[in-house]
Amino acid sequence: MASGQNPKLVAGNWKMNGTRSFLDMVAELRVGAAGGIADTDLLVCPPATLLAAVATALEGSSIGAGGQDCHAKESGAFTGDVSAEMIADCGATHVIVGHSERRQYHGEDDAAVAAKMQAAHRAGLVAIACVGETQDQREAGKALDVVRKQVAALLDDSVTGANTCIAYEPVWAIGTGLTPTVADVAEMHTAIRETIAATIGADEAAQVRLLYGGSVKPANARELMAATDVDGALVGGASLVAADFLAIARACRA
Ligand SMILES: O=C(CO)COP(=O)(O)O
Repeated sequence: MASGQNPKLVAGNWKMNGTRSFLDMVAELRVGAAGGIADTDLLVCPPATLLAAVATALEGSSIGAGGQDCHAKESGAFTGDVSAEMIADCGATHVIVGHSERRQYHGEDDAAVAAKMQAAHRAGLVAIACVGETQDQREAGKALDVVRKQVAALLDDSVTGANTCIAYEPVWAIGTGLTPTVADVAEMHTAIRETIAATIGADEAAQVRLLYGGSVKPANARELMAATDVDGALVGGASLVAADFLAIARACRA
């Protein structure tokens, strides 16, 4: 379960940002990542409106495309929603589920997130499932318990290292410029891996990539990515600037 055994994944979550003009930035990323960056896998998660265009623009490159959310069902009368199968049909390989902004603004609970994760797997996508404590929960000394419970709620024996990543994103670190200490990140990631191991066994759990997210920037990426049990980053704001996103990927070099 040591850090460093999985290739790193740096995923950019654009959130509700981006119009077609952002395809220029994608072209810049493609050029910047040509030839690969230090064994690091790169993924761009644009809004659903751009997913097909971004996936097409990245075809044949070393960068993948992913969705930001999916509905649990394959199709049906769910106005405004997008299924995991639709995301796969766009040419995407991954989908984020259970981001704290979905939990907060759309009332998604652990059961809803687990259903979305199952949907991602049904569609052949890698689920990037997000967990993380609020500031109040951390201050009350409950961060580890809260996150362990969130992770356990997502797991069943269909979870593998190939079909699932877990992103630890402390809610208080998202978009604030604040980050936990490296020791806190390492402690949490180790606890997450132990929780996964309890369901799917230590060997498989070792291969589940654990991403850290929350105010990852070029300036702090190197030390965060070197922490024990950190297999990559889920990047918000800094993923909107090609040079910053590429700098974060380069910082994964051990
Ligand atoms: O929520 C995040 C990624 O999913 C993190 O966002 P920031 O990198 O902007 O803090």
